[in-house]
Amino acid sequence: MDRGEGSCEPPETARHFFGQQNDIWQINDLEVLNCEYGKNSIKFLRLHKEGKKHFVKEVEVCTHLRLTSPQEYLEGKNSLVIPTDTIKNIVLVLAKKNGISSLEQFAIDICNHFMTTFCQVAYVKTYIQEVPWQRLHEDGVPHIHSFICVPDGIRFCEAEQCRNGPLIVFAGIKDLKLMKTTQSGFEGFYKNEHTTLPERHDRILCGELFCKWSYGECKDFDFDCIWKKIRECILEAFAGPPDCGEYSPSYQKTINCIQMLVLSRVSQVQVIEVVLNNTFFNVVDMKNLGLTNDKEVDIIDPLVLVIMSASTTDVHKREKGSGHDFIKEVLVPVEAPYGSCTCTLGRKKFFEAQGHMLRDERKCQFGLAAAQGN
Ligand SMILES: O=c1[nH]c(=O)c2[nH]c(=O)[nH]c2[nH]1
Repeated sequence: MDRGEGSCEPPETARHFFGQQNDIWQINDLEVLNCEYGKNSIKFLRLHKEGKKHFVKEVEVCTHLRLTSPQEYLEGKNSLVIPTDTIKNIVLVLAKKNGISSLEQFAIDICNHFMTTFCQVAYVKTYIQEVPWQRLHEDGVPHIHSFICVPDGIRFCEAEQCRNGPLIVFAGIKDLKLMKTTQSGFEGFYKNEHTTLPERHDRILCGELFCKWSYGECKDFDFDCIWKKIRECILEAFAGPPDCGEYSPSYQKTINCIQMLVLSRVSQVQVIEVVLNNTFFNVVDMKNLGLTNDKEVDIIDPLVLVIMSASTTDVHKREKGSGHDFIKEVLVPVEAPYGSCTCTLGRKKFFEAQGHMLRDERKCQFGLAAAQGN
């Protein structure tokens, strides 16, 4: 075991000033809640060859560590610090030696390496995301060494481990753009004097989906197979049957349908969080153009901010038809606001047994309450 230059015990000076309780370093009325560091955006391509057939995994890895003592942070003593440059080299060496059989397995390998090699590491977390390369097909024949990047959702995973704690694995999909052009509405919502939104029984539902789930404690799962199954569940729950779809009364309910389908079909998933960032399409009113428009032409509201550099007098002059030259109008397009919904749902048993290990318990309790119908 590599003990670094320093010991794994808190340094004398630090112990003099700080008492450690449950991983929290305290000084008078201040405490260090977290002190982690690491290397982000370690980007590389791992090429694997089986005869003439090539396989690629292009990934971006972020690995963070928390040390047993925050002495580098509090006292500027670096003897326990594993340089982020070394972290990067370790990740690359593990990729070369172990290969990347699945993102999750590689994240687990990285966590295991830091935990078993360095006794000064108290916590390790690794995030990996994959560039969506797919094998090229020519007339249905898979190409042996050519690939195409298809941005239909980015696969990612996260593994984390505290010393003496279990290895927890998360996985997910992000930047998954989905749209259904009917079988969606939003009606019966709360109304008051600030409500301008019309009720809609037939609208376009479109958004970018982020979905992250926890496998709980790491087991020997077929991560690739499970990930594909969950992706299929997401698409099926969003779209409904291919010949008729399924009505969505809100994006909140669509998220719940996705989560319920995943939890019912994939027993390995313990908790699932879904975020849907909704893109709102406005039906263009074409009455003045003598045309009816049955949702055939829709735009994402381009909000335009008009900045007038003119003073009130300038505006006044302009209104009177004079001084037009004094007015400068700058049109700045700004991104339209979008609705967003985040919901987390998990298994009761998992919360009871493992709830303390979840990083955002409040979110998870909300998920539990929702599942109970509260
Ligand atoms: O499905 C929806 N849920 C909302 O909460 C909401 N709010 C809104 O303006 N449009 C929608 N649509």
